[in-house]
Amino acid sequence: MEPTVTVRGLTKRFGRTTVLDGLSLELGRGVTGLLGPNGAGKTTLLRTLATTLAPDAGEVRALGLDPSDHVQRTEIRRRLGYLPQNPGHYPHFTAFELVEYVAILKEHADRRERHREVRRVLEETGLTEQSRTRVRKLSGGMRQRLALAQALLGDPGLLVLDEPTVGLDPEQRMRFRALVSRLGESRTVLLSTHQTEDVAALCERVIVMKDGGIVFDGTPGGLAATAAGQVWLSHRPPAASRLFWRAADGRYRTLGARPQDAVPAEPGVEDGYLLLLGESAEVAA
Ligand SMILES: Nc1ncnc2c1ncn2[C@@H]1O[C@H](COP(=O)(O)OP(=O)(O)OP(=O)(O)O)[C@@H](O)[C@H]1O
Repeated sequence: MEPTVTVRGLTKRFGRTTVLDGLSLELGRGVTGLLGPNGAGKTTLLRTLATTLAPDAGEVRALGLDPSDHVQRTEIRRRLGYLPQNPGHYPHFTAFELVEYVAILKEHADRRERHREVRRVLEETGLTEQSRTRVRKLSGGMRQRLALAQALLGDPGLLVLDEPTVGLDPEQRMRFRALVSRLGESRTVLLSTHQTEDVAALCERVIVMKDGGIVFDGTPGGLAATAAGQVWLSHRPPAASRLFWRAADGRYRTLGARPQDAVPAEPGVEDGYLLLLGESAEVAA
């Protein structure tokens, strides 16, 4: 099957800074998670796919269309669902009005069809009861679901979601994951996140970006496995390591060389990610 997205040698610069550095990837059906530290270039990649930024070099094809051609670019915008990092919320609109506004921009011209479609996406995101509620009165979780609702207009085959779980409480995050996971069964979903738990819970593929390039591309299990033999648990904090934190059971989880009196632990996605980036994580839980 044709990939939904193909990117070859994608380069984007802001001034003298190269933010995407000749990046290549293909995306097919299912949920792919995009991890990476602040400034890695995740949002820039997603904005390029959503056609709100034009690349300086390289080739992009989304849904079989070329965004450098203005007619095809318009078609991509109609057919793709995009949840930006800071969605505008228009506090005085009701939930229904906000989604309808986006539907009008996406050229759902027939009023009855448009209203049916708005009701459908509100239902799909569990917001039917909030249809007439003003956006400013919605909780953060509901606003995030509303941002997803507008992205689902027209039942897009490609969904680009920029940190969709940010600011959600654990229960909302779980509900959101279940929803995205269901959406990924029949669509291509690319989702950027700082939550390694999101990746473990709902992505079949994970891409890690650093300095504008891809440093890992595989399964969450594969990312966890890169930390095999380098994850340890001990009752006392390690003397030599800076890469450790307190686990829920009160023991210290150390990445890297084995501390004294430590026992080996099963590696997780977060362990693989932190070791890959070589960042220090002195986090007291
Ligand atoms: N419009 C812009 N003008 C100038 N620099 C920009 C612009 N957009 C992004 N950058 C720079 O590009 C780099 C990558 O930014 P980007 O937002 O893509 O990273 P990110 O991986 O999404 O980070 P975060 O996790 O913080 O959202 C950063 O150094 C940022 O300052």
